[in-house]
Amino acid sequence: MSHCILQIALDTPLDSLFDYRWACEPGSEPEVGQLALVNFGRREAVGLIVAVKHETDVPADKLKDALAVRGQLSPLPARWIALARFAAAYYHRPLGEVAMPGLPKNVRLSTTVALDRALKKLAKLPDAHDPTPADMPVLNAAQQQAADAIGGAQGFSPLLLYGVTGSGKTEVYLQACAQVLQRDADAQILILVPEINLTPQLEANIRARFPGVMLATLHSSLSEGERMLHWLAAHTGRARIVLGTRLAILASLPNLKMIVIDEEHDPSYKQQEGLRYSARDLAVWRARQLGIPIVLGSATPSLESWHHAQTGRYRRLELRERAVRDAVLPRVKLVDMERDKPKEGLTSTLMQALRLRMERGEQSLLFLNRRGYAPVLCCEACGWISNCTRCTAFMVLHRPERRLRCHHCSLELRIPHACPTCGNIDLQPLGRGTQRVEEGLQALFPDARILRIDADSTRRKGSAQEAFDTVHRGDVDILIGTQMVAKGHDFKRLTLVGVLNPDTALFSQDYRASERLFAQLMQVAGRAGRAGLESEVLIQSRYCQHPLYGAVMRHDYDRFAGSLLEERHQAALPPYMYQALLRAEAPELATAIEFLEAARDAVPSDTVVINEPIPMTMTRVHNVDRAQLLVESNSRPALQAFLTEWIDVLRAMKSRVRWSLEVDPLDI
Ligand SMILES: Nc1ncnc2c1ncn2[C@@H]1O[C@H](COP(=O)(O)OP(=O)(O)OP(=O)(O)O)[C@@H](O)[C@H]1O
Ligand SMILES: [Zn+2]
Repeated sequence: MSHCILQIALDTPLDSLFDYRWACEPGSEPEVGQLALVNFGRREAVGLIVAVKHETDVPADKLKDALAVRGQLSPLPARWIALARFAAAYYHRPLGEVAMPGLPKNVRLSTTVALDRALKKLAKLPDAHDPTPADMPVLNAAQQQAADAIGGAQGFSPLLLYGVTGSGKTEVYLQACAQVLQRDADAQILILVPEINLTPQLEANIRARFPGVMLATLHSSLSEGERMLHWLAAHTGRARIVLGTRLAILASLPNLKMIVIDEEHDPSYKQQEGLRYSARDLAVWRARQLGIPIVLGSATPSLESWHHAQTGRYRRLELRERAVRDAVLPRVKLVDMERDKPKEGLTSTLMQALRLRMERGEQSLLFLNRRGYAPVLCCEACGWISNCTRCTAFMVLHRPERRLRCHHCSLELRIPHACPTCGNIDLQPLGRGTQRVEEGLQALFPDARILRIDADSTRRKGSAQEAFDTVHRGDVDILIGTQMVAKGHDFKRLTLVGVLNPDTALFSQDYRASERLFAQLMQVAGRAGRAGLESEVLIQSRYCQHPLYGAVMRHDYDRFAGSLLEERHQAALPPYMYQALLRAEAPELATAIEFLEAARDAVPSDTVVINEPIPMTMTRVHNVDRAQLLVESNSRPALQAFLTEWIDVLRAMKSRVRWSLEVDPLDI
């Protein structure tokens, strides 16, 4: 028996590929893209075969044999490997660290029991063939134009579907999908949504519309068994529509013919740990690689995408009106909290508006992007406040759970009976979170059916879905929630939106804060009046004259985006600048800063600007101090060339500091 050499990418921070020997007859070597089980260090690991060779630099006595090749699984397509290679190069991570976590855990196990079971199950799964699809609503002219432009697009075509909230973007996606699926019997379509909670409604729509088509979903709340099955359905080409959250961008889709990114502006498309990729950006790359259309839909596009549309790189499609007959955008009003002093967080104007909705049997939504009861507990006698002992943050009061919780390191304490420093028993909550608003509402509106939806109320699997179903059924009068309720949902009976405390974001140091706040307000306002009932949005503020609120009142995304872009241009910020952020963590801040200073001086460059290291705004989390160093350039290739050189030097630096590099950071 002769043998060949398999070059394998493994999920490890070591930036190299690994050679293994594999006994086989000539002509029956494994293929690139297959998975292999090998001994790696002291463990067994499954890796991706990226080359099959006959020679290696590894000395014969060091060369190990691969243990098995997963012959039952068809190879990952070359184009999928190219996508992983691109992501690895662009984000400066080892290929294995990008490729392997993109695969379901069950194909990465030492045994093949789970894989074999899933393959069998998939083979038995009948092809869906219900002949009666739900009726397609007749599109309005703007929708029809958009759907035809998308469905008929040839080659790589990035299309920005800019449509006001409730303009029926979903319907446009679905009808464009229908065109693509009909034209090509093998075509696969990938649809991404920013939040898992948005999948059920869309999934139901897709199933009703395409009963003859296999749909696979990919998101983080699937069990490993489900994920394996759905991933295989996509990988084998059987699933023709794949609906998922950001992680689905790395799905293997051999016949991918179109990509849809719904709510493309949403920050959730950015992974915030490990491989910090942007699913939206990777999607655009993938569409270009495959020469297919990609639709980026939003009522409030990201400035990046808007800029591309302005400069002609993306084609803009517009839906200026709401889709449902007689539905118009809600009237937005500001309520001056200096004049109309709030009680339990609610101004009298907002209370009256709530009462009116109750009388009419319509629903109201109160939006407050702060969960818990109160952001801090304090002692008025001595000034003690509930600081987290491990973070530069307050411990948040969670009254129903009787806990103080740090939202950053998850430290939990029982609520102290008395002040830990002076013994005063009269500790006061300061500020207001969703739990406290809920409590206040119950006192003010004892007859109302009130429901709170936030990360705390929806911890149990399935509970978020139950909560949203309750709202859709009409069994809720007042809904209170965080950003979880603000986007995407099509609430039919909702006619009032109250925004409780948006001012803090006006004065944030983060240059993206105003873009985000504007998008958030437009999105949450967009939940009202979707079915044609007259509707209104009340924003409680102390800064009613702020131009951002003016733009929200006029529903004027165009002009606001234009002025933000102008500001960014003046200040040399993205999208006119390309950035990367080096972060360092150490028990002492000085150690982190020292590392970053050494990094700053390591590779001189005249094409990129290397800024000074600074502590992160929230410096300490879970007993480690964090600092960062921003690198920027007005040329993406120049920045990338610098990073390629820099990362090798950083890897070689001897330091106890934990560090990570992020390309195109969202939070600085
Ligand atoms: N052509 C049409 N005729 C009648 N109703 C329509 C039509 N198109 C869409 N709708 C309805 O309009 C409502 C809003 O549509 P959809 O949820 O797709 O809006 P959207 O553009 O995605 O909004 P958002 O940006 O707020 O998520 C839905 O109830 C949908 O069924
Ligand atoms: Zn903490």
